[in-house]
Formats: sequence, structure tokens, C-alpha cells
Amino acid sequence: MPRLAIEREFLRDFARLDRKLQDRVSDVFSKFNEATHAGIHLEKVGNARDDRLRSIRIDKFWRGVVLAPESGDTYTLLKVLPHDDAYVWAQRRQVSINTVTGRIEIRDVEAIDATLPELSRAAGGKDERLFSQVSDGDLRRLGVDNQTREFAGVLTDIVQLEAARAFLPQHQWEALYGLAAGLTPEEVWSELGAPPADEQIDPDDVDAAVERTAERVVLVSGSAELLEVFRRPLDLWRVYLHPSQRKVVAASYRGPARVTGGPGTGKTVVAMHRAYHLARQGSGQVLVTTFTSTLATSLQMGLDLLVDDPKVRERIVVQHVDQFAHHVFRKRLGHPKLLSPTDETRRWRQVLRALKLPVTETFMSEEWRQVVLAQQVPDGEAYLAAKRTGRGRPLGSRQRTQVWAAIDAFQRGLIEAGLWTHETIQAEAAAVLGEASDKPFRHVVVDEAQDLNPNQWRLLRAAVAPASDDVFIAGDTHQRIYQHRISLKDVGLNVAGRSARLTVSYRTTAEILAWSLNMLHGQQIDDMDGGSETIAGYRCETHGTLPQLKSFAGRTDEYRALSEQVRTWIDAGVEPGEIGVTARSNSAVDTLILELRRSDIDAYALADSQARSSGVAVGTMHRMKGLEFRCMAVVGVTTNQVPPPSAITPVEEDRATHLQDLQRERCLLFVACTRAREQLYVSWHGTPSDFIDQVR
Ligand SMILES: Nc1ncnc2c1ncn2[C@@H]1O[C@H](COP(=O)(O)OP(=O)(O)OP(=O)(O)O)[C@@H](O)[C@H]1O
Repeated sequence: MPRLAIEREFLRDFARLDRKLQDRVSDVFSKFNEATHAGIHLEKVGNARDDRLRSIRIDKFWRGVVLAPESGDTYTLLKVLPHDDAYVWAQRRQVSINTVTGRIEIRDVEAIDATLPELSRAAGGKDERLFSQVSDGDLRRLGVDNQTREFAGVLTDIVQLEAARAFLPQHQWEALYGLAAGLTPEEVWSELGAPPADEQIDPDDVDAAVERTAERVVLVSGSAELLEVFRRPLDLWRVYLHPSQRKVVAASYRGPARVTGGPGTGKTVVAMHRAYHLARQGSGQVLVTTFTSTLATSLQMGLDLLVDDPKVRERIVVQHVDQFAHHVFRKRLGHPKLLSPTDETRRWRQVLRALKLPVTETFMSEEWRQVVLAQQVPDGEAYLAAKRTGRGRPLGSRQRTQVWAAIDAFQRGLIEAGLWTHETIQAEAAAVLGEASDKPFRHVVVDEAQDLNPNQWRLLRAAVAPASDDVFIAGDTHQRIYQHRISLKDVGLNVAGRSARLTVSYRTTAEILAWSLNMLHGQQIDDMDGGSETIAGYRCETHGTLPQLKSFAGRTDEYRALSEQVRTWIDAGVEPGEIGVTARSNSAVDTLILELRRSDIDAYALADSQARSSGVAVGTMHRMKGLEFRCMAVVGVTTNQVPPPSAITPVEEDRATHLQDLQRERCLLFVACTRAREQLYVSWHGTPSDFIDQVR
């Protein structure tokens, strides 16, 4: 019985076809089983380098290219192209099974043959080659075969390697790229997901190779499954996972585990697949949680797409972390009365005045959150001994006693008035669940973990009993945009030995990522586990244009130019819903929406969940976390706006906090810029922000 497998490129081609043609392709391949039995045509391709490549008729003008095995029964759909292009594509290609990795590989032999002599000539006199430091043995062990080794041997810089991506076998290219980016052979090997060492690789067994190549080829059993894959051809993430992603999704961990990685490396994708994997096991409910409501909605939608079995889907609950905290709180204590920010400032002011304490309300509010609530400090004695890491301004014991008096008075005031803050609700909810013997969930999956505060962590820790696969954490500390710096160990989550890093960015182009990473150059970023995070080895799936940087004399000109830019994108065929616009402040966002609407561009505020439309999404940089857009405009990157002085603790008040604030704001701009999939536009008026000036 023949089986069909679909290669990633085929699905990409399919996504570009018009609806009628897509239906025709679905029709042809749904009938494939019958067709093969009836001897329907898989035509041989004349002058092919690989005589297993066949063409199949879609209609008068279009052909599919299929790999037909010499033995075995797996037929792999490789391309769908206009008639002549399909034949040319097939004539140039060679399909093989890598004897080290066991995976299916496709290479453009003609392009390799055509490029090699020229590269050899260019390299001629040069001693230093891109891979002179890597031994032949290491290359061989990574699955780089003779032909690719010969090619790699004449490369002198990484740009040549990048250009070769289109024609070298993908896995081998990735191995070379990892080495060129400074990874060790061991790191490359573990990233690319090596097959079990004892597995015998038969270079002619296409069936087995297809099963091993899950990141590029998906096997479908029957027409229903085929149609399911064809239903959303653009969402490749549902079907294909990179080996490094798949490894994390399917692993069995003896305790909490986590995945890190730069922007767009698929941490959210992994979190969703992981939740699906755990829910399928049927051992209990899975909580999928994250920091903001916008992201929780997008996780909800992603899971609806990914999980087709309603019984499995029912086992997954998506709630943002505060929603979960409030839910637990309400069940026990009813509806909380919330302290407003203005009331909070007023209360601190009163307390400080009464005690004649010469510190600001902001200082007290931060001290209370970051020291007292974060470490669950119960009394003055404990406060004297509390760690104040990251708080910068040192306090002697006399000062601590005074500060504690203020905190104590403030806390008593809240209790008397029956007032709660999100943080005290989180702490209360964590205590409620901590005491419960019956936990609400069997697994917790956390996305955008870098921004959760200690009480949110305690709450999530308490939501599941300590067990295998209990907590799964996805996050990137380069994208931390709130104040909280925590150590996972301190909140009862030990991920030692259960941590993986993703390095291939699927979202953004190499140009946008490189430019954005420059903004973080030289910054020391922690890894939430006592070490520091690295950006070594990040690379992108695609290339594109450089970010556009635009300077204007005044704000009016800058905003008008934004409308023109958005109009240019729309005229070029980008859907308004694929465009994101961001600025640092709420008021700038409001003005930008008005400005776009004045230019007859449909635009809506991301903050307004009711207003969701197919128009351009406009939101603050904080709102942009976790989202992505084909074209992204980051506006108002002007000095005194990015960062706004109000967000930065004055250096004379507290140097350490000042530096942390600056880093957090820098990361915020980094997050905003890395939301772009294809094009990034950055503008300012007057003097640009220091963050931009540095990378201009
Ligand atoms: N295996 C894959 N195949 C195809 N596309 C993928 C794959 N993994 C991720 N993507 C795509 O890459 C983009 C980024 O993925 P995702 O949002 O999961 O990354 P992330 O690491 O969570 O990003 P960030 O930290 O910047 O928010 C998405 O469009 C996603 O669909």
C-alpha cells in the first residue's frame, strides 16, 4: 500500500497557488492511492540526474515532482511548479540519504558544479579558508559528505556559505553554518539532533529515511490527513519541527525543564507542541500560561489550530498567569478590591511623610515588590537579613529599620482597607495552592517566562505536584521587558541538566536579526539560573533587505511619513493585518492610530481586544511581545522617548537599578524590532535614541 509524504518545499509551493489550483492538487493526491494502482502516470523525467524523480500531471500547465522509491512504498511530494520549471527543477536535483544522519537530502547538483570552479579560483592564493580550523574527520562525523566537503574546502567567507544555502543539502549546510558561527562540532551535533548511534543507516531505504526526516517531510496516512495538512499550508510550524525543537517537545524530563533561544526561534511553537504532546498522554490537565492576555489569546488560537482531537484539546487550559491567579483567589476569597496606582502613590506618600523618611514613593514601591513580596519577607527581623541584590542603593541596618516601618504601615493600611494588588493576589493564590493536596494540573507549560515575578512562579510551582514533566519553561532573557530578575532555583524550579537552546530563527531575516542584535552588543544578560545567556550561533532561515532607518525634523513629518510607508507596503500587496506599528508610549500609539485613519488606512489598537480587525495593528512596544508581522514600523525612537526618563531610575538615586532600567529599555526596543518577518522600518525625529545611535 503506497504512502504519501509531503516535503516542506512542496507545501510552500502549494501555499502560493490560487484556490482552484490548490483544489486540483488536493484532488490529484487524494486519489493518489487509487491512481498508482490503476497505473496512473508518474512520468519519468528526461535527462534527470536522479531517475527516481517523476512528474505528475496536475492540469494542463502545472506539474508535481515526486520521489518514487526503487523499493519500498513511500512517495514523497517535492515540488509543484509550472510545467517547464518543474522539469528543470527535477533535472538539476539529486536526492540522497545521508549515511550519518539517515535523513533525506536534496541538492542542486548543477548549481554546485557550476559554482565550485569559480570559488576555487577565487580562493586560489588565500591560505585562510572558512573551515581551515575544522578537521575532515569532524566534518565527516557531522554528516558532511565528500561533495559538500570539497565545496566547503574552498570557501573563504560566510557570505559564500550563505549563498550556497539554496543548493547544498540542508542538514549539511546547517552543520557548516553552525561551525562557521563558532559552535563546536559537539554543539552542532546536539543541535541538529543526531540519530541514535546504534541505528544502521541503509542509504537506499527511502521509507526509513522519510521517517527520520520529520523536520522536512511529513507522512500522511489517508486523504483526510492529507487535506488537514493542505488546509493551512502557511502554518508550517504545525507540521514540521526542527530536530532541536522535536527533541525538546518529545523528551521525557524527570523534573522542570526549559527551552531558551533568540527571537523567532520557535519557543512558542515548541511550548504549544509540548502541551499537545503532554495532553495526548492523558495523564491529566495541562495549563498553558504566559505573561500577557494578548499572548494568551495567540496561544489559544495556535492550540486550536494544532490540536485536532477535541478530547485532547479539552485537557489543555490556556490562561495568562494573572488570570489564573485571580481565578484561584476568587474561588477561595471572592472578588478582590484592587489598589489603584494613584492610591498606591498616595498611601506611600502619607506613610513617608508620617515617618519623615527621605526616600521617594517609587523607591518604596519597588523595594516592597522586589524585596519584600519577591522574597516573602514576613517581618522586620527578616527584612534586616533580606538580600537586596539588584537594588543598588545600600541600606544600613538603621535605614532598613526605618524602611521596614514604612512597609509595615503601608501593608497594614492595605489590610485594613481590604485592598489587594496583583502581586498580593499572586502570593495569596500561591499559598492557597501550596496547601492544596489535590493540584489543579498535572503539567504546566510557561511561555515568555523571562518576565514572570517570583510570586507568579510560586503560584505555578504550586499548581502541579513535583513529578516528571511537571513544569516546562520557554523564554529568552534578552527579551525581558519588566523588572523581575529571578533565579529559577529560588522559586523551587531546578532545571539543571534539562535545558536546551534553539538557534535557528524562523521569523526574521538575517539582516534584521543582525541589526537588532547589535543593539544588545556588550550587554551582560543573565540566564535565570546563575549563569549568563549567550547569543552565539543564532542564524536565520531567510535573507532580505536591511532595516530602513528614517530621521525627521519633527513629529508631524515623522508620523506622516509612517502613513506613506504603510501605504507603500499595502500597495505592494501586503495585507494591512500583516503590518504592525509600535511606539513607546500609549499616547503615541493613540496619535498614530488617528494619523493612519486620517490617511484612510484601517488601524486598530492592540490593547483593545474588542477592536480586533483586519487592519494595521498598533500597540506599545510592551504589547508587541511574542507577536510578529510581515512588516513592522517602530516609530518615535527619539532621545527622551526611548527610553522615557520616567522609566529610568536616576543614576544618583540608585546606580544598579539605573543600569538595569537602561538594559530593560534596550531589550524592549530589541523585542519591538525583532517582531518583523520581512521588513523593518525605524524612525525618529530630532535626536535619535542612544540605543539607535550606537547601531546606526
Ligand atoms: N519548525 C518550524 N517550521 C516553520 N516555522 C516555524 C517553525 N518554528 C517556528 N516557526 C515560525 O517562526 C516564527 C516564530 O516562532 P515563535 O513565535 O514560536 O518563536 P519564539 O522563539 O517564541 O519568538 P519570540 O521569543 O521572539 O517571541 C513563527 O512564525 C512560527 O510559526
